[in-house]
Amino acid sequence: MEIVVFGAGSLGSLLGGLLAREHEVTLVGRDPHVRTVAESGLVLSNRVADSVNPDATTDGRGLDADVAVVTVKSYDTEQAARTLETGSFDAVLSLQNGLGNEERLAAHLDCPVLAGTATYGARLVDPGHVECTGVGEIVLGPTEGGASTLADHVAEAFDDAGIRTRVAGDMPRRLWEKLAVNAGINPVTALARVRNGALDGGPIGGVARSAARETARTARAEGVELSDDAALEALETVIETTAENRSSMRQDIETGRRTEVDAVSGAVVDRAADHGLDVPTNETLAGLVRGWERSQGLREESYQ
Ligand SMILES: NC(=O)C1=CN([C@@H]2O[C@H](COP(=O)(O)OP(=O)(O)OC[C@H]3O[C@@H](n4cnc5c(N)ncnc54)[C@H](OP(=O)(O)O)[C@@H]3O)[C@@H](O)[C@H]2O)C=CC1
Ligand SMILES: CC(C)(CO)C(=O)C(=O)O
Repeated sequence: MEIVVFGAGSLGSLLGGLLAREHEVTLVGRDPHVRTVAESGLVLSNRVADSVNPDATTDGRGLDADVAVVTVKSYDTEQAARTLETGSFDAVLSLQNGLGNEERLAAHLDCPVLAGTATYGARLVDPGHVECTGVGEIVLGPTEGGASTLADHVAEAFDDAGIRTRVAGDMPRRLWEKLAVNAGINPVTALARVRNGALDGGPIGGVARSAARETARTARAEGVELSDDAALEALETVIETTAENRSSMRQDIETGRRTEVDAVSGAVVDRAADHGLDVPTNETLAGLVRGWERSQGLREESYQ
């Protein structure tokens, strides 16, 4: 299978590297990482160790492949979609966190857009070197839910490359469940500078649970059946299984990078407002993280 991985940073380089073991892969990313991969190959380390030689480019325009896997941060999805629009793909798969990525991709692309969640942990250590910090799984399926032979075909390609992958017919619920987990863990660990496991109790855990419950209620207002109990169970499970993790939002804040707060807490606030729902915990967390981003000059616009 010919696969383009658009956004070869941490997650994209790990999954693209694994896929390169079985398929023709082109990574689309930035120099010096791309230049190093093109010249010397890509090293995978830690929980998965290998050396592979995918193609790599900084120019994602005009590419042609069976599947494009999108792994840019959610705030880059629009520009990624406009670039992918210049190419030709049988399917596009988003493995990003946050809400709205699939809709933004579908607005620009004629091919089917599959939704996916990734619980692998990845960190780009150096140009040409990505480490797998946690072996998880990929769950993918049609964005709107239901069965899909295309999803089966893409999942088979991932599985053939040794990536634990499942097809699901309820991606709308799974995306909201992952959003509840991220809304609970990411901004709280980022602002308190604690590892995910610190949320397993006490007042800080209560903030995370409140954010997750608000997300579940918003999901139901959107017509997605996600109970408070299911959201809280997913939150507790991830807190336990990623206890030693620094969440991606904490890593972004500690490295002075823009976060995905708009696609996480901000998305809950926006969707809740569409239904006249108050989500004070998510609103507060979004305001605090956005305030930090503005203090760092990472947000041009005013409060919003
Ligand atoms: N890392 C992880 O363990 C996990 C990440 N995720 C999710 O996956 C997504 C990606 O996360 P992560 O890999 O950590 O993010 P990274 O920032 O490490 O990777 C994204 C990469 O895409 C690059 N990029 C963006 N636009 C373009 C473009 N037009 N052309 C070429 N390169 C481009 C970025 O470069 P630049 O920054 O210079 O623009 C960056 O190198 C996020 O939604 C995240 O929440 C989900 C589960 C686990
Ligand atoms: C699941 C979790 C919270 C793991 O850290 C994650 O997806 C992230 O950090 O963005």
